[in-house]
Amino acid sequence: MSMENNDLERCPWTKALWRGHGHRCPSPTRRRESSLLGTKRQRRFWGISRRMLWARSGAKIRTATGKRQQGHLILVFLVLNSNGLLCQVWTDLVSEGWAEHCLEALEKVQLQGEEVVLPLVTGDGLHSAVRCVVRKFGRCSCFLFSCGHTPPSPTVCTWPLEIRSMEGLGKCAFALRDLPAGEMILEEEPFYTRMPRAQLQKRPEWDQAWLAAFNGIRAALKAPEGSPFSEMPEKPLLASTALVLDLISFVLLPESLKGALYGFSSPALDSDHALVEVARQLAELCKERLPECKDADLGMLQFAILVTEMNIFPGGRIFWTMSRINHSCAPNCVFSAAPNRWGLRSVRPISAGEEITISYLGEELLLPTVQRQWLLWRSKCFICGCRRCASPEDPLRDRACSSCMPLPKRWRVVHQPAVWRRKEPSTAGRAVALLKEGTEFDTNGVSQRTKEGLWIFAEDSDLKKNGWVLVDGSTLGLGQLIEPIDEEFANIWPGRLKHRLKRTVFNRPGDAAREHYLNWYDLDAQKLTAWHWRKEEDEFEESDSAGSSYARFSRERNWTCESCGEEIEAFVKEEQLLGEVAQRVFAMALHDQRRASAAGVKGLVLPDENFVLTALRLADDAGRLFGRRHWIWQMGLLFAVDLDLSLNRFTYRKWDAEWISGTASMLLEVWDWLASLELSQAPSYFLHSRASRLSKEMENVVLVRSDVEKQPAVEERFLRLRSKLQRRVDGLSPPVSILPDREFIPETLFIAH
Ligand SMILES: C[S@@+](CC[C@H](N)C(=O)[O-])C[C@H]1O[C@@H](n2cnc3c(N)ncnc32)[C@H](O)[C@@H]1O
Repeated sequence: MSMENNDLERCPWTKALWRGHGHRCPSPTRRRESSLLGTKRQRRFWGISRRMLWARSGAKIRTATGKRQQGHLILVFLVLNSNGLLCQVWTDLVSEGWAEHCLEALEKVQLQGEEVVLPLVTGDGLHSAVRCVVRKFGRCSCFLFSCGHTPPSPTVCTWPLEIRSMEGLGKCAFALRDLPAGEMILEEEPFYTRMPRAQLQKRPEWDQAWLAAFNGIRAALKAPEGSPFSEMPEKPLLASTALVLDLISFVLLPESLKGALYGFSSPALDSDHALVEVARQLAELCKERLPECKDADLGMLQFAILVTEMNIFPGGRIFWTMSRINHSCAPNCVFSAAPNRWGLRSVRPISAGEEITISYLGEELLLPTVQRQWLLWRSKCFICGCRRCASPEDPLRDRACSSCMPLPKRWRVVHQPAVWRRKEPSTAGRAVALLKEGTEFDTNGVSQRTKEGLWIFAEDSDLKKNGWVLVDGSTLGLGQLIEPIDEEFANIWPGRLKHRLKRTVFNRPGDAAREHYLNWYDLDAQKLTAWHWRKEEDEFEESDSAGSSYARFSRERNWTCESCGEEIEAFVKEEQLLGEVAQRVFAMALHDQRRASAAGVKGLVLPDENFVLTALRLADDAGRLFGRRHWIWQMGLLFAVDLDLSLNRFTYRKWDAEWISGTASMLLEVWDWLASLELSQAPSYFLHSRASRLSKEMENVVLVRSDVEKQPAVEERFLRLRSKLQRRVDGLSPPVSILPDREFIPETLFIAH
């Protein structure tokens, strides 16, 4: 039975410990061994003597510290042996009946190398519990760690998960009972925090020679043979500052923590993965140049980089339990982080025995399978075989059916010498006009597909000459007969895309007139672009998206339209090309945007002031070509949401109801579509953090009476979207905020203005 919180407040142990140690465990890199063993007073209080816990062979001991959270004090014993972590034992000092539970639980720990999480319930004083653990495992292997875990509620002191090893996957976490969606299933504090980047600044070793050597570190990243992405081109992997931080942080760790890290997942040092080679080269450089690394073993330095990279969480933290959670591209949990509170939350119901997974990717989860697998191979050295990667279907590649979707309006004859316009959509139909090569004409958007191919209805000022024109004459032994030249579509027609992107950037009408170097956020121009989007947004809200014509993607059957049943094979190249550009453009950090502008990214020249507009057009084009379910459009929406948020933060632009409603509906569109695929990961950091920021902005929007009277629908829509967004944000607690906001306008520019 647990004590009530009030009792806890009065508990002298709690008070003493709490006062002595504060709320948070200090960063391990900054701890000294003595402080790790606690103050003398604390040790006396706990009944711990240095001799009692001091390791006879290698220091594997850490002292007790306390933590008070949700009314509990928690201590964690990590029992280590030469193979690594043997088990974790938690204590809950405010519960009663420790002895029986303790002995029973400890009896279960039999397997060497097996990690078992045991609740150790005690109310009679820590030394009894310590004695119990030490008796079972021996002093030299018992490592008493602190403040790592807090049970989810005062009455439950064990997490509903266990860690087991699985063939090919290493350690995995499994649910011990059925878990509902939205449950906080674990909260813990990191035992390792990567040193802050600022500590690398102004070091004497960081001279030109270091930079030259550092920049020279690289290794070619090859796809393993037979992997799904073996066709992908080799790409170099470079050293980064984060890897140096990993290495120095590890070297400065106390031996006991280093020992614990040896039990975590890491690729073999002789593996031919590029990261292993980069780590080796970097370890050599650091051993040669950095005083901290001079006496360290080269293999250990290489391992330090790899083990940290494999297990680190956003913010540079490693956790005892959470770092054991495997990845899935359709995860059932999400890593959630409020200030100083890190945990796992289920995002859908999980059955007992099911593996608990999170996503190591952020919004890259939207990418198609091969790209996701490639990213995971690059950063975490494994080929993901989760259920989403294994599925032949990929709904985020579904696309609007080119037969059923609206047609471009204006067309040009490209067949020599001419084509016929006919009364009926058939080559047997009566000819009403001969259209010479180069003739341009409009359609009324009506089309019909026959055995001969797609026919469109062409209009003429002479109504008698209205009639049907065949688009592609392949079935008749001819080639393409007519091509769209509609302004909106010319860009995305096969073969024109790259050309168009360059042309748009350099020859956009009105560019010369707008010479200001920040002109890409020219508000009027932005507004036009946004209007364009918002208009579609309205249509989307009104129409039933499920009923529109979409071709489902399947690796085995390519795309098959749900509505007309047609298999679509065209546009594969265009999807690939647009996809490659989109991946680079939408993920590009601000400083890279500038570099890309100056140097061009693989043939794509994106001058600074045009970068954002170009990115928006890319999304727009992809949306028109592939439809709203496609990942490029969806990434474009996120990009546009970030842009809107930045505009408001860094310019004098103020939100109005109409504008912000558009932003909200873009975000909700992504959220809804992903939720329908069970991929929303609510509260995922890439949706939730944007939603909470936008929701705050919406609270501050003042509805101007005169506008509202003119357009009551605007107010109605604004209020509806505001409460929808608010409900989603409020439904998730604690808040999740991991990734920094993506700003399109750096703060320095704002200040300069
Ligand atoms: C943070 S650790 C996860 C725990 C790890 N399984 C262990 O044994 O400690 C990350 C490593 O786990 C493995 N891993 C995680 N998710 C995986 C997956 N979906 N498929 C294969 N291996 C995976 C990879 O080796 C990856 O580098």
